[in-house]
Amino acid sequence: MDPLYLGFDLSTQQLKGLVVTSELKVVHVAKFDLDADSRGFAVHKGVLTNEAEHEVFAPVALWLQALDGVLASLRAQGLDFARIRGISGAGQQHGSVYWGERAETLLSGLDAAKTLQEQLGDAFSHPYSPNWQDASTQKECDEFDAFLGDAETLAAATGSKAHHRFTGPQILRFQKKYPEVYKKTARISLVSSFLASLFLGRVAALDISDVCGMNLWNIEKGAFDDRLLRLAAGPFGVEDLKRKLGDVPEDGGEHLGKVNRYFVERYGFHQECTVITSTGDNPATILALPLRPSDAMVSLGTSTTFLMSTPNYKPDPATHFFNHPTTPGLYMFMLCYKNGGLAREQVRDEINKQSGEQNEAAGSSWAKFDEITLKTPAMGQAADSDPMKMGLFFPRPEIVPNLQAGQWRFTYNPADGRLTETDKGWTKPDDEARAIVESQLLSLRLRSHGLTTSPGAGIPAQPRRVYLVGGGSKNKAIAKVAGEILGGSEGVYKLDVGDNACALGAAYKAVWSLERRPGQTFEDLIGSRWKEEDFIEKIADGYQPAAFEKYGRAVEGFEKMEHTILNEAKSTT
Ligand SMILES: Nc1ncnc2c1ncn2[C@@H]1O[C@H](COP(=O)(O)OP(=O)(O)O)[C@@H](O)[C@H]1O
Ligand SMILES: O=C(CO)[C@@H](O)[C@H](O)COP(=O)(O)O
Repeated sequence: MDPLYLGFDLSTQQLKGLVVTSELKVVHVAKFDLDADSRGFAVHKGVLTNEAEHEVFAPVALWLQALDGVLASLRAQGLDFARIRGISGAGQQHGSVYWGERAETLLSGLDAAKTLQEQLGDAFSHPYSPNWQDASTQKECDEFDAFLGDAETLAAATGSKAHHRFTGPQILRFQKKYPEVYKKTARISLVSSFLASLFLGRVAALDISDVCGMNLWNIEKGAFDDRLLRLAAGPFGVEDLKRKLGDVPEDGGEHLGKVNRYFVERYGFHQECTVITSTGDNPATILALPLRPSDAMVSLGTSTTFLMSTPNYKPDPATHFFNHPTTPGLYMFMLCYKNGGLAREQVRDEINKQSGEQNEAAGSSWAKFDEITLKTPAMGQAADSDPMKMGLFFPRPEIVPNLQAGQWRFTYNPADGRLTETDKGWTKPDDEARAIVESQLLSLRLRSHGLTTSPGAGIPAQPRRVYLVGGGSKNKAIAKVAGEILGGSEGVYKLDVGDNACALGAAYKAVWSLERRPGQTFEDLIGSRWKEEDFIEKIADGYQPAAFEKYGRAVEGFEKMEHTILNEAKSTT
């Protein structure tokens, strides 16, 4: 029987499982919504918060419940688990899972008659995983940035300056806040390797790309940086932390071992089914297609991320570089915003409230938001002589720029460069629909400019194609504005799998890992099987010279606006 490959995506708000054939055709998808489908957890949008300390975290047991839930749905769909030859996964990045001393015994001795949640309660030294939206580690980030000299030096070594959510600063805070628990922690996983560990029946190795989201991995040396481990480990020491983190295989397609007996007995997996390293959700997303270095992906999930695959390692404190998840010599460039989907939803909710949409289904509809976005002129300018309207809308503290939660509205006159903080002339919430979409995309254009090149004589630097993925990729109004702002000489596309790109990338990684010829790259194998006409759809025009130029002027105002807000924030702290 033809083999199948299973990819998982353990993201902020849901766990998804997706099954593909060797020919990359999707044959099953199952989803467990962490809020709606779980029992016994008071989570909101997949997480819990402790506002007083700016902590955001997720209960690990909830993810155990979700995994049994997704596998049960796949079984109900009629999936023949015995055909699955390989399993890989993707996890929300940076989150850490703290295993206790009994973890390996419990993982390897699971009873197929019981759920994972029933049996693994005691496997963890700490019941929660710090989430990527956490903002509790400013002090630790300052220590990380200063430790090697400055933020530039840390970015050069690890691909990123210190960020609240990065696992190194999180481990440092954890170790100081809970020294006794840290001492009793046998191993630390990332969310990705936690998922692989369940399938493997022992704690799985970290992934070569996801490990770059920790501020602990020295990208050029290809090893943990002992200096940064010393900082994170404090009095507990480097060797102890190295043991907790374990080895990191260089090959993103590493076969970790055969599937845990539990899954063979409970779901009917074949005992020869192979578990492959799981990577981060963003690295997995760039594996959802054979991405060329000139293309860009925008993931419109809970976070907004901008992703490119590139041979150039050009670290900068404002951006992120990771090892490419499959291909040595390539890197993943990333921008990440906390205020993505949830921030857009707030404006959508205001608009729906205003128009009297009270029932829940209508309240979460995007129809009005889209209609208003499309009918509002670019930058809110009814005439070219009008000032541009621009703003920042941050219900949560933001990553780039590093700002507290807040809302700021400005007008900008491109003719004389005058920028004024005012909400005069703004019609709220209507003007905010287009403004929030523009604001997120202007920030992407501003920060990705250095990585794009001109696609042809006389055409300004821009991506060749812009691929939209994630929940928001269904939205054609956003796609239209994305084309106007980011360009894209070949247009704006969406993947046929919609918001399942990252689970798809994980499944493709499993196909590549098990079916590659010696030395065959991911791009070569997936490229040769990928059917563009079946897998992607052009949803909006890309480069439009007049719009691109107008938004070029808006980017200048936008950068000025960010500096003004940052300076104000600095002078009040
Ligand atoms: N039609 C739509 N327009 C804009 N955003 C949407 C639309 N449908 C879903 N979304 C957004 O997608 C987000 C979830 O995206 P998804 O990629 O599934 O999440 P995750 O980040 O958990 O992987 C939600 O925050 C929701 O606001
Ligand atoms: O922190 C980051 C990337 O650095 C986030 O992108 C997380 O990886 C969570 O992603 P989603 O749940 O939004 O997909």
